[in-house]
Amino acid sequence: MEMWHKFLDRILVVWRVSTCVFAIFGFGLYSCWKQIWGDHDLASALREGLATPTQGGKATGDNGTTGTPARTIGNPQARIASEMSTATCARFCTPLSSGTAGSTSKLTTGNGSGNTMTSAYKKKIPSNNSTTANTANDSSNTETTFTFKLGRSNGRSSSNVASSESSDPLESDYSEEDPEQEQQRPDPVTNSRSSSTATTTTTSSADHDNDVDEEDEEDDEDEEEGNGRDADDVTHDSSESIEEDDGNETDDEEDDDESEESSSVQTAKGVRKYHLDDYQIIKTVGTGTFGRVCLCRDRISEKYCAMKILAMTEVIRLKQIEHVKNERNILREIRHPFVISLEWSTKDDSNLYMIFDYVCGGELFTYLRNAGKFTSQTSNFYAAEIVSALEYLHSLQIVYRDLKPENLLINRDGHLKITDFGFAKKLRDRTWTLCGTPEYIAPEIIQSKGHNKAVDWWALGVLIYEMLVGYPPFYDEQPFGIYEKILSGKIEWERHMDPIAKDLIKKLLVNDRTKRLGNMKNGADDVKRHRWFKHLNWNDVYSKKLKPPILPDVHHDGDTKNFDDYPEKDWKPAKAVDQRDLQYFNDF
Ligand SMILES: Nc1ncnc2c1ncn2[C@@H]1O[C@H](COP(=O)(O)OP(=O)(O)OP(=O)(O)O)[C@@H](O)[C@H]1O
Repeated sequence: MEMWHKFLDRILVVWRVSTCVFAIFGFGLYSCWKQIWGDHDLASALREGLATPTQGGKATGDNGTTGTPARTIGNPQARIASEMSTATCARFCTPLSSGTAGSTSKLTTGNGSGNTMTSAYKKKIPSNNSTTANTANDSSNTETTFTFKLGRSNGRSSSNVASSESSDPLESDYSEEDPEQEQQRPDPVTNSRSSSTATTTTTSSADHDNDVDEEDEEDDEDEEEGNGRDADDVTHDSSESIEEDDGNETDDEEDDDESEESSSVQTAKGVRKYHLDDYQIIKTVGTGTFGRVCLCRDRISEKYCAMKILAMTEVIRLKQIEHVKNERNILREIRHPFVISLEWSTKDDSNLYMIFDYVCGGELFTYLRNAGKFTSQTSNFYAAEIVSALEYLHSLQIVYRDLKPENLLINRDGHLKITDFGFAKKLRDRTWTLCGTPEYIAPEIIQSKGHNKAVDWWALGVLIYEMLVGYPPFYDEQPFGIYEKILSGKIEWERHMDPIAKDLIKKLLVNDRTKRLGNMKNGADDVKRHRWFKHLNWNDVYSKKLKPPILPDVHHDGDTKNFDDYPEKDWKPAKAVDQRDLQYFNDF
């Protein structure tokens, strides 16, 4: 009997111990799960990361949801500070900590202690601030210089990019290689580089400098100089010089004289002499690397416009003089229904000003994040308008180089306007400047092979994927991780993705640009003839005859509800530049 009791006692002890162990283990597992995914499944967690409501404007997506997507954090300074402190590609990741910095900055990126990144799925997103970024590993002090734009997070764990399917080789129904291809310039470093080591590629941006064309030589030299700055410089410098909200008073006699020529513009109604104080500034609707974009009203025509104000000190400090001049010159040359129209540009002794049509529907990015993803039909509509615009730009030898949903504005009529030509360039040959937004950069840019208009077709592939899936095909918390994935050519496909759209994406995301759709001898026609666009009449696309899938919720042409609110008092007057520096902008 006693033996029996002992035996039962032991069983009881074993039972209790194992219950405890299981309880602890189970709790541990549950905590981990919560930490990674919160209370949601993968899809809702991702969506939460993509569309965390914040202050500011609203937009109505094609699923009827409203709210401002996560990227918008009212104060641009705080936003950049976050980006700097996390030191990662910010389009899909968000820092937990923030420091102090200004509206433009050189980023220090790397794996140092400042990097407080956590699971990307839970994040809010910093905005589309373009930044001349120096990526550096805090501990080793290795820096890279290249111009890329920070986007915002949506949250996609790199571990999700798992299964692979490489891009198809071109099928026979498309044209062959573009004969202009592969006229390699000697670049000993680039040539010996392993294509899979994005680190090597990016840490040696100075290598580009020998073999760039004229304009790029300038760009790259500038970037090289930029290496000398450290994060402290940035924090200090970037907290200064944003113009106060009184742009009307910058117009004095001297300016009038200086900008007289550019102030006289031939319009439909004859020659108009423009003045800055023709424009009444109403409200800031966007921020950029060098300043801000304001809604304003033309007192003469009573039309609403968008005024992009760029602080010259910042343009000079960030070595972006050529890019800004490119932007203005290219914008002056182009006119297309799906491209933003530049009405006028001028300068005073502190700022450059560009006046555009005001596009009141806000960014496609907002609608996409609110909707989670778009239907194939919706994506097809926007893709078609972009194809039409790219075909036009490429016909003028202009490569756009910054295609992404943040740069696509929706007009009141529901049609697109491509904005931000800061990286656009008129090509004479290939170009070597490393620029773009990490998730949208083509492999040849990463590999410093020299690039051409093919990079826009690559970016179109990324964009179509992002519209259909809700996040881009190549994602990682670190830019280098993104580059590795781009170079690997591996894409994870959603099970229920439209197979025809998938086929087009695969043909656009071909690493070998000589086999990339759009970049072969038939150019854009190959893209236009793809089955995904089979139902389209391209003249109807151009004439805006297609029915837009989303109509922005706006009450009048000057409505700002689709843009975030920016505290106006944060803007300080930009410092005047001295006469020597002013000369850089003589032809602006
Ligand atoms: N014509 C416009 N109408 C309405 N909003 C506009 C217009 N142009 C720009 N914006 C808003 O201002 C934001 C910044 O504009 P833009 O991207 O041209 O500036 P940027 O200085 O080049 O920015 P970035 O640093 O991201 O390159 C845009 O994302 C958009 O939200």
